[in-house]
Amino acid sequence: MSRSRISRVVVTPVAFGDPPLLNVVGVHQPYALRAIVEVHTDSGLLGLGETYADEAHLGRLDAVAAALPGHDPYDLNGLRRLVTEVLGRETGGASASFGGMLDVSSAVDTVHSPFEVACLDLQGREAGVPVSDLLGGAVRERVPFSGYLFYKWAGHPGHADDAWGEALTPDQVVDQARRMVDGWGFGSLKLKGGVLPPDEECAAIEALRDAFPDLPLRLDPNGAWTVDTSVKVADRLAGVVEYLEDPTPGIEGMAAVSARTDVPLATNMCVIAMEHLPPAIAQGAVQVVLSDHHLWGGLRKSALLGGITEVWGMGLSMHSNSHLGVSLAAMVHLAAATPNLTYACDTHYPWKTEDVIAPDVLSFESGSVAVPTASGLGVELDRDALGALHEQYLGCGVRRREDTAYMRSIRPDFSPHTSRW
Ligand SMILES: O=C([O-])[C@@H](O)[C@@H](O)[C@H](O)[C@@H](O)C(=O)[O-]
Ligand SMILES: [Mg+2]
Repeated sequence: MSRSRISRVVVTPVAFGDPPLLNVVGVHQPYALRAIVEVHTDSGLLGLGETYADEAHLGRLDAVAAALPGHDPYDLNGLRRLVTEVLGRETGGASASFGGMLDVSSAVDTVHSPFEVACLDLQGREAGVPVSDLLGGAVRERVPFSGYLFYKWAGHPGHADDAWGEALTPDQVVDQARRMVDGWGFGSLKLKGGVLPPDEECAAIEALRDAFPDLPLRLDPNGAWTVDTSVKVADRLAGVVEYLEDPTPGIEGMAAVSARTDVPLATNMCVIAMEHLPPAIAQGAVQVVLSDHHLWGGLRKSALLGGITEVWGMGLSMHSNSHLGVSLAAMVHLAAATPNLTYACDTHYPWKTEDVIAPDVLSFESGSVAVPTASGLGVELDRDALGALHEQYLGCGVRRREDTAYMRSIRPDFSPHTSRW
């Protein structure tokens, strides 16, 4: 029997409504963007991937998509070689930047990721096994997520208030958390900080501790604090948070904080590629690394990251950005097959109201999602929804994530809060 080959690749940018969630660099725009990648084979199978959809990234995805027909979907090393060659030719191996917070020195990992996920989806569909089996087998039947809390305005300026309402005070943050816990059953909570002065964010965490005495808590100001402030916050929240995520920027800054506290430090900002691991480990900068298959080059490289953190006795958690169901499925399979991923994963999923996948396959119960047992990723595209969200992309005017520019359109004197306090 001849092996199936990739016959056609389709990259569809979509836009979905996003509330005004605040962070260190500004505020979420009214629409978040994603690209849905379809990889078709000459045997009639379809594999799915999902990734960012900033304009520059879309151009790179399209260049790789054009080069893929004829490729063997089982040849993932060859896929990476092809992505490297295409990007070298088309862009000179450019770096990539996402939303003003995440910068990578090479775009290869971020571009490779959705095609690798789609090929693994195809492999699973052909073999009749879930993707988690291709990653070594699920070690858990359900993947726990943490409820992701954000400071936010009541609605986007000029629009009606959204269903969540305002969250700028500790009481409002607790109300938001209650809604997350009641609606999704989350068993841990993360607050996105870097928005208000650290004392106010500590007060919100303490209010959460009072309201939810048993839930593990995390605070992530995305590098808004100096080393000294980070140490002060760590002293105040010792025993209250399970980890502090990126209190200060950079490996050296994190190492300086880590030397002065026993509170575990986590990162999805200073260790976001393999080359960052040796210096971070040598300097003892972080105790927990947040994996993210979109950034780290796909599911297999993220599994490798799991192995490396295990060898070095580091904790492993999982990062998220605004995403849809194809990404959620990939995250669930990866987390299920990564034995040392013992922290609840991040997800922005509760913040969205639209999706591109057929409903009810991935549902949250007790804050966790059951690992799909159907073949491949276990999710199917809803073609009508995909078409509608693509139309929304075409009409919405947003072409890249620009939290700072959007914030400045509302508050012209805004500067990102990086190392501000
Ligand atoms: O969605 C946001 O505003 C977050 O701040 C996101 O962009 C971060 O990448 C992320 O969630 C984090 O953990 O830093
Ligand atoms: Mg983070």
